[in-house]
Amino acid sequence: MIRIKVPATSANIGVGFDCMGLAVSLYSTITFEPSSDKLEIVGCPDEFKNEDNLVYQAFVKCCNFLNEPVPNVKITIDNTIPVARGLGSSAICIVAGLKGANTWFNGPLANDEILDLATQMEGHPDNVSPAIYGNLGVSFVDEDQNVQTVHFNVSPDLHFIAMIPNYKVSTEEARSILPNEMSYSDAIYQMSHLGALAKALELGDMKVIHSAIKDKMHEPYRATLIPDYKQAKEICKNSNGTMYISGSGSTMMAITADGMAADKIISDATKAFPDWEIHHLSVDKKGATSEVD
Ligand SMILES: Nc1ncnc2c1ncn2[C@@H]1O[C@H](COP(=O)(O)OP(=O)(O)O)[C@@H](O)[C@H]1O
Ligand SMILES: N[C@@H](CCOP(=O)(O)O)C(=O)O
Repeated sequence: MIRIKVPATSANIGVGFDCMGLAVSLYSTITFEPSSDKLEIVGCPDEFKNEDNLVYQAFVKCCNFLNEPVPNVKITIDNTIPVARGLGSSAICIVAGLKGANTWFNGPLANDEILDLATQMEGHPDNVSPAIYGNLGVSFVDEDQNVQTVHFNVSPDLHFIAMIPNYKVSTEEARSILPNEMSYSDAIYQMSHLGALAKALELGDMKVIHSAIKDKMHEPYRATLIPDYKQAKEICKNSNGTMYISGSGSTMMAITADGMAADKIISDATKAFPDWEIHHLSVDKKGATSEVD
């Protein structure tokens, strides 16, 4: 049996729209084993138990890329990450399917080739890069359509608190409400803030993080899709933390370098939003792993 474990990812981190993402300590495990049926899928909602399943689509894509016949397969999904909450559940499916097929055929593809295939499927590299490599990734698609990616170690002093609402935000809708153009001055704003943010996350410099993370490209528009955005932001502000919308939402991620402040954010958010999942997370450093039993 092949077992692929993939971390959840928090994309954008404010100013890094479609290019920056962080692997965090929440995981899904997906197994692949031979089956007498063409396809068996266990462990996910009925709506995904068919050939359109994203894990299977990625598995097939990798088999085709390798010019190998698609084997009969049983896929078992053990998912702890809620769907459509901005924690990269689609990236998990894609990376697991590609890595599952690659491992099935004894691993001919390196991670950079898996990243190219994963980005083609996901449409942007910000989730799939850290899902594959761990840590904080900054990526772009170059003129030859290859993905270039670099990774930063995030300071171990930083605490990440995921506040996961009990409602979804569709990535499609959250992309459709964005404007088509931005001004030169806003582009300069984004570039300068992004460069500084990446280094500040590495250093754990909360003063710079707090101001560099403030986005003009997507977060002001998407905040309107999250009814509790203002209240969650206020909770973080009261503890001197900062907050951004994770991926396309609805999860909001707090960052602080102060352990007591992290505890206070967790207790205040739990009181204010008793039906939400609140997780105190660390950075995943390994990315997707594969084991064969
Ligand atoms: N367990 C699963 N099995 C199959 N597909 C899944 C599963 N979890 C998520 N997906 C796919 O990922 C999509 C959600 O991706 P997306 O809207 O980008 O939200 P997220 O923020 O969770 O990545 C689902 O519509 C589905 O296609
Ligand atoms: N850059 C994308 C990231 C989407 O992440 P997800 O976890 O919500 O799928 C975007 O902001 O649309």
